[in-house]
Amino acid sequence: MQLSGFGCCSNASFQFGDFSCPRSLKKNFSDRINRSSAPSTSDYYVLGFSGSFGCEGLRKTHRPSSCRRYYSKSAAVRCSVSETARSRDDIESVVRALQSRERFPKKWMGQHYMVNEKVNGKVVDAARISPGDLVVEIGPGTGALTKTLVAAGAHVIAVEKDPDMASLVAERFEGSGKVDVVNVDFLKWPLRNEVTKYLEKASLASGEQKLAKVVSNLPFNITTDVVKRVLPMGDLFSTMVLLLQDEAAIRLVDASPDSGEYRPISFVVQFYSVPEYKFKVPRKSFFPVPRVDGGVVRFDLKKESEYPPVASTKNFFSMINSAFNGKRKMLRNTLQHMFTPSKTQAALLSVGLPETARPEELTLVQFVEFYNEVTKLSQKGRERGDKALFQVA
Ligand SMILES: C[S@@+](CC[C@H](N)C(=O)[O-])C[C@H]1O[C@@H](n2cnc3c(N)ncnc32)[C@H](O)[C@@H]1O
Repeated sequence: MQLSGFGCCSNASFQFGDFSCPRSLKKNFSDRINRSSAPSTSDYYVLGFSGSFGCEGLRKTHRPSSCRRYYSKSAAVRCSVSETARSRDDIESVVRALQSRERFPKKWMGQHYMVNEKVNGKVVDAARISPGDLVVEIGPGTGALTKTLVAAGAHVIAVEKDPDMASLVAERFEGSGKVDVVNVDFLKWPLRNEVTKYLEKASLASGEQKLAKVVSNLPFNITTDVVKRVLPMGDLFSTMVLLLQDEAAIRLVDASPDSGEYRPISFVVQFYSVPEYKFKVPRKSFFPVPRVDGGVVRFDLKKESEYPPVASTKNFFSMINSAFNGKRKMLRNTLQHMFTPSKTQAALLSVGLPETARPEELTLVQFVEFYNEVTKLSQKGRERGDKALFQVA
């Protein structure tokens, strides 16, 4: 198919060459798209890509910033139809769904839709969904993963920030009785209260006490916040399966003192869960194509009785955060506002670590031992009236 100077074809090699076409041609193109009531497959591709990458004036909803980004990334623009031809139905349905709302993927909402159904199947398998499971899905988008979750027998609470996508997914599953859509930012949603209500209702109905699960093809920019928010809820959730940026996925699972990617979130993951990297997802499985590949991680959430024993998790994590404010500095210096340098040194020596230890050298177990010891020493100091030496903890 050839449209007004925009080079494109039905399914083989596909490339937008002419971005500098006159506005009148773009307008003509836009009009043709808007008029087309039942476009062919290739029209959908053209519509999708032009919307995502395209020209100002095509849609009033189009944002110049996202336009520029996709526009300038020829690799992304090239997102070849031949690559995605195998999953043509998926990309078609995503584009059709977006078209129904006159919408295009929003960069600032992390909207990279999954267009490979096999990946959704593998994500659901990784979550070991069985009939009757309650699943919180963060960001259902067009509902592609939701559909696979429902097919596996889950009841899905689909939490979507974008009102357009929320209404779209609500319509898609209307009457199924299997999907409840909540149009809210997941990070602001009262997760504990809401999920507790659902679980109570489910256990009344089935007489069975089951925990919920979180499954999501996550907007990459909220990964850390989601991990920090959900993992400490092992009393509500048994499992969380996330499709993340591949690098982030590897970092979260493999964090160790030698990895160079050691940071407070690594401790949150290890403290509250047992993570497992499941598989890589090539970037071409998304629409629009992101700059990086994805990776799927399964987190098995620990129960409180399985957490490493610390007197106060709140204080333990504030100590970790303080320590990593100066990742390469000695703990006796970075923790001065919490413990005196002499107490820090004494505690380090007492648990078999050098008094010059730096945070990037300690494992979670060593941090736990150190924290318990320094807290104990500080407590003793306090009992002796040595208040000046113990400031917080
Ligand atoms: C990567 S897309 C995934 C969409 C869909 N699940 C899929 O696999 O195709 C991320 C989705 O999360 C939504 N989203 C972004 N930020 C969110 C937030 N803070 N809370 C809930 N949903 C959010 C976006 O609107 C988008 O629909």
